[in-house]
Amino acid sequence: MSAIIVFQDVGKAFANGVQAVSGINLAVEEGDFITVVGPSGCGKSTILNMTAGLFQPSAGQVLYRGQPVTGINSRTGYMTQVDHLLPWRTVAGNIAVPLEIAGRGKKEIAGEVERLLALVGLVGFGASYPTQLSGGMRKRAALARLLAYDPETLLMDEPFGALDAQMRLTLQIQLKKLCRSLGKTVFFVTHDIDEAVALGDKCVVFTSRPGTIQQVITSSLPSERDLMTLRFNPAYAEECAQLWRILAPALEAQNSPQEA
Ligand SMILES: Nc1ncnc2c1ncn2[C@@H]1O[C@H](COP(=O)(O)OP(=O)(O)OP(=O)(O)O)[C@@H](O)[C@H]1O
Repeated sequence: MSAIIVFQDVGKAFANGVQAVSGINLAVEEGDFITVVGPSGCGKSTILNMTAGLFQPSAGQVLYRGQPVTGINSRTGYMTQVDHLLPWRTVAGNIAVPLEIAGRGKKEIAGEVERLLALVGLVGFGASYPTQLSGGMRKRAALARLLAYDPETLLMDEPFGALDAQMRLTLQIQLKKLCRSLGKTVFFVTHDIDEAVALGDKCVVFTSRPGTIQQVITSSLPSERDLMTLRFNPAYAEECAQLWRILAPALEAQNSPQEA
């Protein structure tokens, strides 16, 4: 395996004086599923944004396949809590957007859209409009649209945050399976400790702002794991507890009232 994303002494100070992250050193291997956790405002989204090239670090550099990221990184695809599906387009129409932008022919687009619908379990829903879908189905549609860009790295910022527990589990299972079969590298930000342990090959734990890497936990769970029965696995429970112990002091500090 080789590193696809490398952070070298990366810091980011915004124009308003906020130092979001500092001294970030991290290598993400190709095909890794990396989860990122940390207290609110510690710079988790900031590191995804720098990987996507939405803005540059103010110190150090982010390398993607050995090259500094200096502009929009089109090898990455972004998914956030808000799905940004176009309400006036059908599901098929939404998934087709990246293919249309790429200038593909109508027939090719239709075939590709069908393939993507099948990949995310939405066969038969291509003609539906986003408002006619459940929250989980909207996520699947957004995932299919993301995959239509064929990014090699998925940057996911709390993508399943707003879903109920069962829907979330279903999507986690599907995402993990898809990423394995398609060989995607994933950088996945979450507030949910159970989710971070369930999905990650490695979990990167951030300190409070300015965010630095407190620890990188390599999962002892097999890469191919059954998320459905994970809650009964003692190793999973222990890793959740370990992560909780690391994060608890920062979360407690965040929740305690500020002194005047
Ligand atoms: N474009 C910006 N301009 C100024 N400050 C910003 C900008 N983007 C982020 N920040 C600040 O940088 C800090 C880190 O933000 P970021 O969104 O990366 O944190 P986070 O860990 O993802 O937060 P959360 O868990 O609450 O989503 C915050 O204080 C935020 O207000």
